Order: sequence, then C-alpha cells, then structure tokens
Amino acid sequence: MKLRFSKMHGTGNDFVVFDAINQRVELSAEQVRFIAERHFGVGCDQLLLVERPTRNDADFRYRIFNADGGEVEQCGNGARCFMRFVHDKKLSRQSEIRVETASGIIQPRLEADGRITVNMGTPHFDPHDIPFMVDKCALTYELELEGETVTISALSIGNPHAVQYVDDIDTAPVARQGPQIEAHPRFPNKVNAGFMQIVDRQNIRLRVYERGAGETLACGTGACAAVVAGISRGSLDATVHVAARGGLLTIHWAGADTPVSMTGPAANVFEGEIELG
Ligand SMILES: N[C@@H](CCC[C@H](N)C(=O)O)C(=O)O
Repeated sequence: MKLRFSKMHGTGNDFVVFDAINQRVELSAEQVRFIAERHFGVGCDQLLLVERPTRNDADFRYRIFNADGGEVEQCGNGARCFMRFVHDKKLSRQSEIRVETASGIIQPRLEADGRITVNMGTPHFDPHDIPFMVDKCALTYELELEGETVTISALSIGNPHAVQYVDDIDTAPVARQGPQIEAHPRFPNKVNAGFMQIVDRQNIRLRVYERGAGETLACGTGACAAVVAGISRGSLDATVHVAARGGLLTIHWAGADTPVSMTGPAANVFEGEIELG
C-alpha cells in the first residue's frame, strides 16, 4: 500500500498528515509507530488523519495517533495543521470549519495574518472527566512521585493534563518527572505532564512531556491547560502568550464554562509518499 502524506509542524510539534478522504488509510498501531519513527520511518510526534465526519453538524473528522501508536482524543497544534491542510489541499474553502474529534467539536479559523485560531471547547476539572483518581475536585493536588511530591493542577482539554509551576523552565526536571507523571497510577488513561514558569500575568514559558510521545517542542492542548490552570489559581490574566521551545502560542480563556481559544502558526514542510507492507 502506497500512501501520500504531508509533513507539517505547529510551533515545532511535528505531524505526518494523511488525507483519508481521497485515499484509503487503514493503519495498525505497528504501522503508526513505523511512520513516526525518526530513523527508519518519516518521523513525527503525532500522525493525523483527515476523514469525512460521522455526524451532520461537522465538516470533517480528525483522528490523532501518538508516536507510540495509541489513538488519542485531542491535539491543539495538530488542529491548526489540520486547518492548513484542508485549505492547502482545497478540501474546504471556508475560513472556519467544524471538526469532529473523539472529545467533541473543535472550530479552527484562518486569521488574516495566516495564523490559525482554534476554539478548543470547554476545559473540564471534574476528576471523573480527566480521568484522575481522587476523592473530590480541587484546584491543586499533591502527587507522590519516586522520593518527592509535586503539586499539580489536573484538567482535561479533551485530553488529560497535569500541570505544575516551576521556578525555571530551563532546569525543570522534565526528563526525570515527566515519565513518572505520564504513567502515574492515579491517571488511569495516562496524562500529559506540563511544567510552567510564570514570567508575568500575560506571559509563561512551558515545556510538556507528552503522553505517548515524550517531550515535544510544543503542545497546544498543554498550553491551553497551563493557562487555564494558571488563571484558575489567580496567577494569570485572560489572554496569555505561551513560549514553548518551538515557538509562541496565544491562549485566551474568559473563565468557568467558557471555551478556550488558541492562536498560532501551522506550516507545511514537504509532501511525500510511503510504501507500507
Ligand atoms: N501535541 C498535542 C497533543 C497530542 C496528544 C497528547 N500527546 C495526548 O496523548 O493527549 C497538542 O498540540 O495538543
């Protein structure tokens, strides 16, 4: 089977994107891992599928697979690349579309300056929705790691996030704590681990150890989760610029029960064809 793909990135979080409307794409977890592998495959943090929707109120369906082969609910940087892809491939001429994901509808919109804004939906703090095993809902929780305890906020942006404050992002223990938090038994579906340095009320620096992919150069849902956590804890204003290692995102959240929006770039790098056995 030969498949055409686009290699894309959003602030350095990179993707292999397949048009699964105009070609038949059925991938096993092993094939996803092969494509994502950086030495023997194409290389990416996540693989994205553009499909026809299964519901009437959406224009497209968006499926996301982590580099480890697992299918997940949401991906923010991928959502912007999804919008750029459907426009570049002329699958849609609309400047705003409704996209079905495993965790509901998201709405990407092309901005005049070429960036893309995505309405990512309403964040959830209910531990049951994350899912996170705890007796009652709180703004922060103590999480026991090997020989240390960290204070996290736990929330869902369609996918699960555990966010902690750090003094200095450059020396944050991402490599040591990230894998422990990702696989912590209190997160039965695993979790994305965010490390946020607050610069001032409108600026943060962020690193994310992603579930199923390891540390990436940026994580869109991680940026939404960090800003929502920081606003909820009274540390941040409603609009915040997030500096990730791969670039800058702007996140806006007006507060409880309102959707979070993310603005940032999306770039096509090259087109290719891959033969799968
Ligand atoms: N890079 C993404 C998130 C991709 C999914 C994540 N690793 C998960 O398992 O939930 C983003 O930009 O949001």
